[in-house]
Amino acid sequence: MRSSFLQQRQTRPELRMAGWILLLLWKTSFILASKQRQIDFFRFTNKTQAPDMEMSASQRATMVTFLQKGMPDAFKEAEDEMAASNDVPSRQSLCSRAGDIPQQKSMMSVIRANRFNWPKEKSLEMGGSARMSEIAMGKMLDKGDMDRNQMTAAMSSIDARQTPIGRFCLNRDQRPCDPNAKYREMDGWCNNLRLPFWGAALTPHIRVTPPRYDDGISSPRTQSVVMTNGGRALLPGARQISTTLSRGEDRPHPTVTLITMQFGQFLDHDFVNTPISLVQTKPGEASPPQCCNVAPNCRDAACFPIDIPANDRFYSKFGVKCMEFVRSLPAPRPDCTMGPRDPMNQNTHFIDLSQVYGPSADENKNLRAGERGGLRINTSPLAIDFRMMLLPADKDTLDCQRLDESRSCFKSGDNRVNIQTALTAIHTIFLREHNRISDFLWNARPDLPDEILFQETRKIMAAQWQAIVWGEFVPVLVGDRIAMDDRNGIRLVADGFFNGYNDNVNPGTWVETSTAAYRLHSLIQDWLPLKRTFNESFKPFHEFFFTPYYMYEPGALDNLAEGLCHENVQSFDNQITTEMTDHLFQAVDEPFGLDIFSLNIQRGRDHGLATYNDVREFCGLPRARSFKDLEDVMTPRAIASLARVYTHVDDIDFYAGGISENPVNRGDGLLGPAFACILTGQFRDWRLGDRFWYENPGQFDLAQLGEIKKASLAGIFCSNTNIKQIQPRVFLDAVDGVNPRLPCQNIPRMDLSKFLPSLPGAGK
Ligand code: HEM
Ligand SMILES: [Ca+2]
Repeated sequence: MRSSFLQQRQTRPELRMAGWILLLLWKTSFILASKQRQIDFFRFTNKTQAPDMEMSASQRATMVTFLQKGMPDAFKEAEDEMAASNDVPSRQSLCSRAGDIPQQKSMMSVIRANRFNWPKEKSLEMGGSARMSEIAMGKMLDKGDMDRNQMTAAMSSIDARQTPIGRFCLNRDQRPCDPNAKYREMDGWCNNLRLPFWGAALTPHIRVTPPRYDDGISSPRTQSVVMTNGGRALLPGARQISTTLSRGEDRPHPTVTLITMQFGQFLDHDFVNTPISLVQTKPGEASPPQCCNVAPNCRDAACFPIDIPANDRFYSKFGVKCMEFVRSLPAPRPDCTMGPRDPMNQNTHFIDLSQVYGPSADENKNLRAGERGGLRINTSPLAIDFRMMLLPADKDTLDCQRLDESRSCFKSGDNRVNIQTALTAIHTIFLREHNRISDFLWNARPDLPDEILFQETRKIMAAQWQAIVWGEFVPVLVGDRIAMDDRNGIRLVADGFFNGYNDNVNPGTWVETSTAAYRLHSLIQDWLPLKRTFNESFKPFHEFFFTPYYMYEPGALDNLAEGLCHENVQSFDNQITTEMTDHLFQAVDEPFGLDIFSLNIQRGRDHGLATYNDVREFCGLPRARSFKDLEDVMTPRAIASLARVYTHVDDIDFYAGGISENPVNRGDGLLGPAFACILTGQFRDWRLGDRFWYENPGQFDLAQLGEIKKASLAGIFCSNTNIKQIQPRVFLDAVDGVNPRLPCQNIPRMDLSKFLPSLPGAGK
């Protein structure tokens, strides 16, 4: 079992010296790779829309008329086809005729992965409608003898309000907006007053690069650009890419702390939750389809299993040849047009702490204490006896069994809260912070109703959250040089208000972000710092999956919080720990789990994600014409890995290319140029397109903004755990003289009394 180099460095002086030498070599490797091209970060800003197919206005009009006329018949056929595919008995009889293939019993890791992105009822209904629209589209394309690509583009001008999908079209009359509302709606609706569904939960991810589907509509990319005698060659499989690129090499980052990984995952659960598809098993009952060990002609349309090569370095030991994979649910287009598939987002796209508060009013209601503006807390005797404020128990989750009567899994605004212990820990700390602030407000104004106290607290919470995300976290990802350049639109205002709100900016989560650039799994260590010393706490990371029970042990959360700020992340590169590539979600009685690297590649193809070269172009880098051209942003070793598995440079999946790049500006940021470019644009648009952005005029007064500037993750840890000392910038190592570990009383905190004058009825 591999132990952490950095952990040993703390105890053995000779290793400490070796550490510094390695650090020096690591830094110089970037200087040596000085051929690296710098992205002109502001250039891509004016290219945020996918280019439409070139055609004249009259050509387009002819196509739209043709399509519009054919639509009723196409939808009728699509409806019949879907009804037939839901007819399970007839499908099963077909399958048994196809040969008796044993049904592999689902493994716990697979069940857990499916639960991870479980669809809500409303999503399923909407997904069904989107699927119907896709089938109808296919029918129309088959009928027309016009250019398929141009027809697909013309679909975006179709008005489908009169078809069966019409009931899911969104418009402003559905739920009128109050332009003077003081608080965000729980589901993000009405943030944009012109297009109130922008950024709301249950709308599609948006795209900044054109989709890539084999059929132009929805079937995943499987074909290479390379032609063979029999047609197009196939792309390499996801697992083949995973094992060719990553061997799980241990390369701890020299200066960035492990809390960066944990904060990062907590943040991703704020802006995205992509549901998978289910199939109807009985009327009123649905479950994910089984995709492995099922004859291809019997597979559900939502199946896209991952082949595992017979000589796989790990799975071959168990004779495993296939990894389960279910496609994401398609989302209907809010504007009632038709076009290529986009995945659904069940979360609010805004950075608004929806992972704490829930992405809908109903879900929020279940999380509230119902008094004093607080959130519900855990009532287990263990939590009460040790005076630990923990998340409320969730006794019903199936993905995570109860350990005993007093130790259950937890509930939060996001259903992924239990997937690993450190995520549960950070959720717990934010719950405490909410209740600390709501208690303060209630003490000052016990006359105010629960709803006002809750919403005022939520507003302060979201403000400090945005301040920490943009002020502390984003600069570590993309580097100070990019983050501090005002032209990139992500630098916080030093004094006064932000005047950049723009209701033409769509604040939606980009597919490029959710499906590749923000999947920062490379940062994960293969252990968690449960105790102060490494030897005491070593446990392989997979033992922490769906096992949040440490929260009930006095002191465990404090140790973990302190350890996360003390230990380092893995470097961001093409190496991902085998805990995540071989053992993902593995249960105690199972010998293997899933592979996150394969899932990420496969999900990219499922979502019609553009290729690495497409994104280079979007970002203002030249398209690479050969593997050698990648030398501008990658080391020869990283390129060699890509060239071993891909036949052509145009085939490279965005995720695989992105993780192979050298960090921007010689290690100023964690990420390479393509990921940094996507995330810079994404964080810019999340800010510019958010009417409730905390620096916008009308949100807070200048005195309050001054307090929010004092907020830091270090301050939140000090206020809500028993940590006594911490470095002010927690994402970076404590270094004397630069970022020294300080007693908590010296860490600045917001003066909450400044928020009292704006409470309703203040000063009366
Ligand atoms: C620490 C343990 C983590 C585990 C066990 C984990 C596991 C997973 C799994 C199973 C998926 C779904 C894969 C698929 O089928 O498409 C996923 C998606 C994702 N992960 Fe992670 N992840 C972890 C950490 C992180 C971190 C540190 C980040 C970023 C900083 C991250 C970002 C994402 C994003 C953006 C998605 C897409 C989510 C969605 O579309 O709903 N994850 N992760
Ligand atoms: Ca959100």
